[in-house]
Amino acid sequence: MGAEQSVGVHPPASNAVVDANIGLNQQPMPEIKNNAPVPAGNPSALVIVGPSGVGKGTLISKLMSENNMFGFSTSHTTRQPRPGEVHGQHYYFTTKEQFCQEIAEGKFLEYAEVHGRIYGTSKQAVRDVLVSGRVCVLDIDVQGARSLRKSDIRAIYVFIAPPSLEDLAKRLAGRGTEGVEQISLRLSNAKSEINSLNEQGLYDYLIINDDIDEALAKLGEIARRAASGLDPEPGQVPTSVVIEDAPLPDIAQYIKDAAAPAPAEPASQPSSSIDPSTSAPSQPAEEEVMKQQGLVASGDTSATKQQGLVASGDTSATKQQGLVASGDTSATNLTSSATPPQQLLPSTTDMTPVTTSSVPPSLAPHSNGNSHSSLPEPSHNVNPTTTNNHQHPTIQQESISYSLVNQVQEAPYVSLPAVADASAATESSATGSDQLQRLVQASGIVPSVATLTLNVDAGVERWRGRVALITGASSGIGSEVCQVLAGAGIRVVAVARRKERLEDLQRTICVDMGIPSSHFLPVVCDVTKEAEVATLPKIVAKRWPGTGIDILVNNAGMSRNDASLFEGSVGSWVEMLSTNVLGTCMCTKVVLQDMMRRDSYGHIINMVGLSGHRLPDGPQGGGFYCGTKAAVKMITEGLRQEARGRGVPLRVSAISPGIVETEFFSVRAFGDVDAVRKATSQFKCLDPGDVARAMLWCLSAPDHVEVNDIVIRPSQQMI
Ligand SMILES: Nc1ncnc2c1ncn2[C@@H]1O[C@H](COP(=O)(O)OP(=O)(O)OP(=O)(O)O)[C@@H](O)[C@H]1O
Ligand SMILES: Nc1nc2c(ncn2[C@@H]2O[C@H](COP(=O)(O)O)[C@@H](O)[C@H]2O)c(=O)[nH]1
Repeated sequence: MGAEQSVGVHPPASNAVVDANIGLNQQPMPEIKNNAPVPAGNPSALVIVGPSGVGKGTLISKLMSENNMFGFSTSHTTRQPRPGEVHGQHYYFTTKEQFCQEIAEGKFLEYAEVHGRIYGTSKQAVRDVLVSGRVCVLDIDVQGARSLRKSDIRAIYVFIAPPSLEDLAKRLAGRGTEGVEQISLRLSNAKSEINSLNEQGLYDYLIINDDIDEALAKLGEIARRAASGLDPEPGQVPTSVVIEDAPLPDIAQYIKDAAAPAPAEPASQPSSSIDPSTSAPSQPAEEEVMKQQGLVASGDTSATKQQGLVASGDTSATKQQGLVASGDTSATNLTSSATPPQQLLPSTTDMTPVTTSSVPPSLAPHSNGNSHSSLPEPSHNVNPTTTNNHQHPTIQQESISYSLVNQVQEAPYVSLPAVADASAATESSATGSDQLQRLVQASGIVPSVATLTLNVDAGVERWRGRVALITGASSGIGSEVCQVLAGAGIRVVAVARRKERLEDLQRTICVDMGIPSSHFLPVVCDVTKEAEVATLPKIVAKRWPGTGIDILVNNAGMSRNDASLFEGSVGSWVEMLSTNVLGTCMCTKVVLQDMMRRDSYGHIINMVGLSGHRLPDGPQGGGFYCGTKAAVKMITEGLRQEARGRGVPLRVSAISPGIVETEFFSVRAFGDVDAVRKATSQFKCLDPGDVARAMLWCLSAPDHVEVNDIVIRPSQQMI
């Protein structure tokens, strides 16, 4: 698509002209000016996504029969038509060769290989809806949604999820349009499709299609929103989806049950409207239908065929058993032999009251036959920074069942007493310094760096009320930076793994320092877990609507003292690499995406450390840790150059302190608390406040100044 159009937004205009990207010299298109802002009130497209059999077609059909303002974008597919499906109405049925040729001709907005067949939305299909003056409704798979998200089509994206995978299996079986193997494939793909809910920003709404009427009511509301051109409301998708292991549903049995006299499925759709679902339970399996000739199926629903389906289901029951067995086996094999090192994996489920949670290893996104492998890339421009390149190791497992957890949090998990509220009364007028002054006077408590902020450079004032996210906030430098920035009137998101430490920090900031609790958000999150990191912008947007992360301090980092290249622990290498390098990069990416979305660029500060510049204890095996820090140093420069290359006003700084008196040394020595004393007793080391002050100075620089690298060493530190 390129950056020219906002397809799906505009109703037809009388002065229609040919649009170069859509329609390709065919019918006239509504006039769409290049890069023109979308006028408020123009409708958005409505993109419906969800696993096969969840009820997308059923819902769309009902929605359209209720209101004729919606028009269905008829997709192309290389799969065979099912009985009753009409060419040009349910799909344009085509051959793979023809499809590929038309892809090459640039006729598709998006396309993907789904469950072994190619499906795609042609520009013409969307155009046909637009010229009819209706709101375009698309039923596409997850890959298609990802592609469209990268285009500049204005749309509301709705994910329809089943109440459980068992229900999904029953619906697929009950529909009677696929055989056991195709259903197994679709069910297996459903796991990764549901898992796509964890992709931050991909969907705007989630509807669980349990009760069809309730689901329809919810979809109707969203559809009217799209029709009115309203933006989606924020925070409508859970922060995390966890799919739990469970035995594979016995699909063959479901097919048998569904074939029994009275299948308990909702009524089939009105024949007058477009119904991509074809819900008649007596239709033959797709494998059977594929043998039929011609594009328009006969609609044969004879009892003979129905018997054939049952027989085919029966026959496949044996295979089904085989699938379960082989799935189990492969799961075991993969888990034992292919489990990557711990820190690179999404963690196992943690249902404690955390604000972010992880997807179990078995559910890491995978292609499951849905890959684009044999297909060329979609023709519209793809911004590389918005591409979702999931690098998770893939472990496939044939056991499924899932649950949605952690609806976007309403509030931080710690509620603190009224002291914060008292200060909140003066929040709007008081400066951070005022608040600290009051605190110091009232309580007699002098936080270690509180006084610092009494002399905050005026440059920091412009960050007041904006949002800073600090990783590794539970102790040392991270904790101190949170206090300093909160004291400067900046809203602080403190990210760390240890909940208790965050609670302590919250008490320090909101009680001891008297910062309003409305300015502080503690988030339990492991920066090595992509799924957790991905939820951070959403949590921030939920807590402070209309805002986003303006400042990112990538402080989380760690070292281990058993990392010799001769005999070190690979686990320790992985921990360091995943925390120091990948954690930094993943946080950076989600924050950049948030900044891009808001077109508002702030400041990213990376903790490089002196170890990114020199190697003090190479003979003792310090090379690996220093290597990770050197990587962060170069990545910092890479980020700066990427930002420059894109012409965005992001500022990027690196801080490199020498020895700071923190827990770093005890972590390095696997919890030996005495290690801190040993490492810091030779001379007066830096304290975390020294580093926090340097960061504040970076932030206070005027717009035309970017502080690149600050190296600070204790006066007596030699190397
Ligand atoms: N809420 C519901 N409860 C029970 N059954 C339902 C519900 N919604 C839809 N169904 C049934 O589930 C089956 C699958 O629905 P449908 O064909 O609409 O799914 P779909 O998401 O469009 O699938 P596909 O992506 O393969 O086209 C149909 O038989 C339909 O009647
Ligand atoms: N990426 C796209 N996916 C599409 C399109 N049209 C349909 N679909 C998806 O395919 C599956 C399977 O459909 P079925 O009709 O064979 O059951 C379904 O989940 C649809 O969402 C498309 O144009 N692009």
